[in-house]
Amino acid sequence: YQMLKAYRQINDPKSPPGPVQLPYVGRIHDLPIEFMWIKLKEWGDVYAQTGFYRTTMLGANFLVLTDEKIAEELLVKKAKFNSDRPVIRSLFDSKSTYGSMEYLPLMGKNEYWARQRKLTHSYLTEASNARYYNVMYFECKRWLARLIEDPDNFQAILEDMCSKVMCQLTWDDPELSTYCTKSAWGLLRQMSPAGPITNVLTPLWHLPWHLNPWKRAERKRHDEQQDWWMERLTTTREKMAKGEMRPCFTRQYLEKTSKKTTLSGDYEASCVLGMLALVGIFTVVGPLSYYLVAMIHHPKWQEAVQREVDEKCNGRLPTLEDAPNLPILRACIKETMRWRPNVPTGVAHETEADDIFRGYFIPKGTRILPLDWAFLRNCDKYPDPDSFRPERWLEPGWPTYQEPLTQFPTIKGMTSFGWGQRQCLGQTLTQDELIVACGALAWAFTLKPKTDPKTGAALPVPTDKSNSLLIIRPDPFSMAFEPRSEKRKEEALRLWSQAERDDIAARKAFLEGLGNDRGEKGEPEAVPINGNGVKTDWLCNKMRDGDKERQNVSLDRLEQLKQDILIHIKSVPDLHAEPTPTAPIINRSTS
Ligand code: HEM
Repeated sequence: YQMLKAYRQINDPKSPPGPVQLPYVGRIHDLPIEFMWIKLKEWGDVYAQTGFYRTTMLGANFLVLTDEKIAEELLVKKAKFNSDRPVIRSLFDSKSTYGSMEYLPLMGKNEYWARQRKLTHSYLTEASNARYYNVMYFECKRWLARLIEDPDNFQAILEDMCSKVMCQLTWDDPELSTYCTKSAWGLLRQMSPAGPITNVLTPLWHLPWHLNPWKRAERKRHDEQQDWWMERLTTTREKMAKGEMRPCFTRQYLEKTSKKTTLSGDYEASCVLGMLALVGIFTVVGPLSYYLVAMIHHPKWQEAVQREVDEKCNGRLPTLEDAPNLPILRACIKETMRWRPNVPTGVAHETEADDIFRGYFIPKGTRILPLDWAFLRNCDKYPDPDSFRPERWLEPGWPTYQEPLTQFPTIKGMTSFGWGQRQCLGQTLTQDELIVACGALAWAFTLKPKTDPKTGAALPVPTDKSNSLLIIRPDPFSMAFEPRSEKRKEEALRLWSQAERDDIAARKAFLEGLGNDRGEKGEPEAVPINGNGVKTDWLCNKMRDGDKERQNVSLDRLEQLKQDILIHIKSVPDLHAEPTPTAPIINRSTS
């Protein structure tokens, strides 16, 4: 009788449609941990005629959305009630309910989330307005040189490039990338359903400490990560005191934001900054790796991108200023993200109140899963959805075509970046980094399969092998990076060695005092560059590269300084003229 009652309760006709649920377990038994998004879409094809269906797992209620219009209604229009996050069992206080304040993307909708989101948004916006202080260009040059020197290690090098960008922006130290990457994957694994078993068989998490290897392992991972984040903050502070710290997000916080922020202090600051560095690694690695796969399998598109880059950039490395003229490159990037989305299940929101939606009862605490894999395989919006077809963004007649092509296609606003109040804060950074990195690849290399040395046959590059973490990336594969010509290869190596020399010189000049007075003299003035309205107070310390564009910026800056000095000299009368009766007489012996 109890079983029957439980069965009736769990299959209540007032609930949305969905697969038949078993008492207590729901449908945990036939939802695979590996490639979960494929099974979730299969259920959607059967049950989600209205664009959503319901399932349960060990008592947790899920509403899976397969139609983006429904996501718009529930997660944007009703964002006020549907923007919380579910608990992740294998993290301590993942939602920061008890004040841990550690992982912004996982936090419940609380005060820590609100203030950390604001700070993260403002730092990322400022960085993107300042073209990331040239960090992306610098790291891309290093990347090309490393790919030339050690092509077989390309996956680690790619990941390290993404990590170095974030470590430079956050702590001005690319040497931190190895640990930061390790720590990023550690957290990603811990928070994914395909990570520790305790994320699925949640009761195991509550075993006593001495019988609980999962909790002990997480304690170690967590404490190491937090210590490292805190060490970064204190090291930055110490270096600032000695005038040895160049600008970065952490210095920006210690110098300016900490005076006006609502953050509670060092611990929270170290977490929000550490999390920012970390989240920009595993997110960008996915689309960049899948871009390699896409280009190998679609050489015609690769040639089209190379032609476009050569023509529109006159033979030099593309920069973000070139982006409006590179629609084919942008289309290939966007189509990669549609074809192989790297957060295929989407990130769950949790409902904050009971609701009736389209006549169905949705209880408080339901996890809403915006299933990106299903959105991006909608045949009406994306005809031939399983194929890589960048033309869907470039040719009139496709449902997704949009003009002007100087602006579209853009990845910003894609369903992959989530919804409403929790929408991703890194969309612009992702778009910019992918344009710079994929543009650099097109300039330098032809991407090819590797050939078997014995048979000469091309080694396969799988399109459907990946891990099953919340944020995915392709499994290891082999490929070749063939420099497009000997001249390009030499030019790529020359650009890197020049950039590296300039960087060493800039760091030395800073330490010798040419730039280290900025912290001590309080807030520096923002400096207009290039006459395009972009402002940064970091730029002059971040001049690394010797290429033409950067030299222009440098000359602009020098011109600006010259004008400032001239104005200053003219405003000090006794430096350039005899004192007049109206000028103040300075008594030098007392002043
Ligand atoms: C391909 C790249 C990326 C994808 C697909 C992606 C996707 C997402 C998704 C799906 C969410 C959750 C949205 C929701 O709950 O509705 C999210 C949140 C977030 N993302 Fe991204 N992301 C990417 C890159 C980045 C980067 C590069 C950064 C920062 C450097 C970043 C920072 C964040 C932050 C801070 C949040 C938390 C927002 C919140 O909870 O309020 N993301 N991202």
